[in-house]
Amino acid sequence: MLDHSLLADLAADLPSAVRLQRLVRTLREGFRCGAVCLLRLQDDVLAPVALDGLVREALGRRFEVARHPRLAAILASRRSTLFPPDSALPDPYDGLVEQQPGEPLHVHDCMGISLHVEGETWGVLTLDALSAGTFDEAACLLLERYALLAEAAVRVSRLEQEVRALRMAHQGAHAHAEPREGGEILGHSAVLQRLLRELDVVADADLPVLLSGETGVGKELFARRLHQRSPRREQPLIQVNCAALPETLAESELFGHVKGAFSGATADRAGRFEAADGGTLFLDEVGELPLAIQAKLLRALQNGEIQRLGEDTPRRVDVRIIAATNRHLADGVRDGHFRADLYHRLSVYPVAIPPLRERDSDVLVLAGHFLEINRARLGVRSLRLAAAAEAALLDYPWPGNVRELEHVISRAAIKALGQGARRDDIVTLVPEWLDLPVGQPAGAPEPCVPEAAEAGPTLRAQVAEVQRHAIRRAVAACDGSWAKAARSLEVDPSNLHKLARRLGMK
Ligand SMILES: Nc1ncnc2c1ncn2[C@@H]1O[C@H](COP(=O)(O)OP(=O)(O)OP(=O)(O)O)[C@@H](O)[C@H]1O
Repeated sequence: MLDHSLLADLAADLPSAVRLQRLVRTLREGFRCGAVCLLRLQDDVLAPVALDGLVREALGRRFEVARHPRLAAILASRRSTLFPPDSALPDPYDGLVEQQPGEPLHVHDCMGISLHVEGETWGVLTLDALSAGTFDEAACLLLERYALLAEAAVRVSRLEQEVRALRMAHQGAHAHAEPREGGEILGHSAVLQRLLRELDVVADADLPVLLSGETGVGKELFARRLHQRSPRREQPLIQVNCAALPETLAESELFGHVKGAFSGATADRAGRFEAADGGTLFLDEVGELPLAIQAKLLRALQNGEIQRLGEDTPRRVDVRIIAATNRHLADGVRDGHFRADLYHRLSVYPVAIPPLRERDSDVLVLAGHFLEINRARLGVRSLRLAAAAEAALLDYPWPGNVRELEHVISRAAIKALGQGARRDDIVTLVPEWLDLPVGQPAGAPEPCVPEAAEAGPTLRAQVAEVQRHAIRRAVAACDGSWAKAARSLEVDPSNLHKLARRLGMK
């Protein structure tokens, strides 16, 4: 039965993410176990790419092989490795296996096997069971057999991705490998995935890009990705925080100076433009740039030339500009704080980064990432979210976006330890420790709960907000499946799609 399902999927025409998801689901059903996870190895870190039976936030976890002896043992062998209930090695998924209320939190049996594709170690497949004795020698042998089919599925999915990339290249858009430095942009929501695809195309185009979005949405990460996927990626990426530039020093910082240009200028010094020559200059919080400097920046962009302070001869520079702002720059233009001509130069390709509350269940994936960071930092065996805490995270409108989420998780982990949780326990974070403001938090750009909508201008706007809220929750709770969400909301799927479009959610 298991052979049949795996082989049928192998022959089917499936998108690569669906293929891998079906693989883990089929294996879980076939082995009748609690969880199966497929993890990809990159730079000594294992990242889950598909899972079934683990909490959804586990997709955001990153497991450093050196810190997880079970994963290291699996990787070290080509045969399957079995960890019995009394194994002394800590379990990387402690507390991450989905359980029914009242079930014990401990996983009993685990086994895993390394996967090898095209002569290289690709990653690992892990299986977890909640009852002891689920896996035995026979199961280990069976896993070795199915690992071959898993490797074939991974290879097919990789080939499919390559074909897609070649098709894109053919259409004029090159696809590059994952950036090797800079933070990974985590999230599985359709809106984020669409944005990343758009960024990959614009990365190649060498146009100035203006990234806009609320504070903490990750504009810096997006700017890094643009640079890393552009033809300039071997050249420097220089970042300037315009809000931190005092007016008196801004010109020298950006364009450099010669010795004696002002008191304290004891030697010639190149500015950030020259440092970025051939590469990218990232102007963060560009809306804060003093007006006097805006004029000089405009000249540099128009002529491709800069002048060091105190020097007469201009110097040519070849720099791509990526600017970011969390203000509406067009408003700045309207009220005279930002030059219209500079705004038009910078915003040749504007990219709006959506706030976290519009990214479905990305909040849980990101929470998983921050839980893992805190688990390692605090030396805790396992950090997980209680179901009520997950619901609270999904409910909250996140005015401070990903940065706020990062702080909330760090604070909650420390609180948990402060309240007596032991490092060698599975620490389950409850909503009280998240300490999320109730109702509408100050500064949140849109209301998200019915009470908060009291401030809304019309009944229609309030009803629309309640509908958006209900749909977002249902889709997130159904792992992004609109069909399932429609069923849980007891509406027809096509009506749900229509309503979501009318509410501006699609
Ligand atoms: N999709 C993401 N995946 C992983 N980490 C993220 C993601 N988005 C943001 N972060 C993290 O959230 C934090 C805030 O991101 P960042 O500083 O890029 O925000 P920003 O939009 O530039 O904010 P501001 O406008 O306040 O400068 C960083 O620690 C960043 O690594």
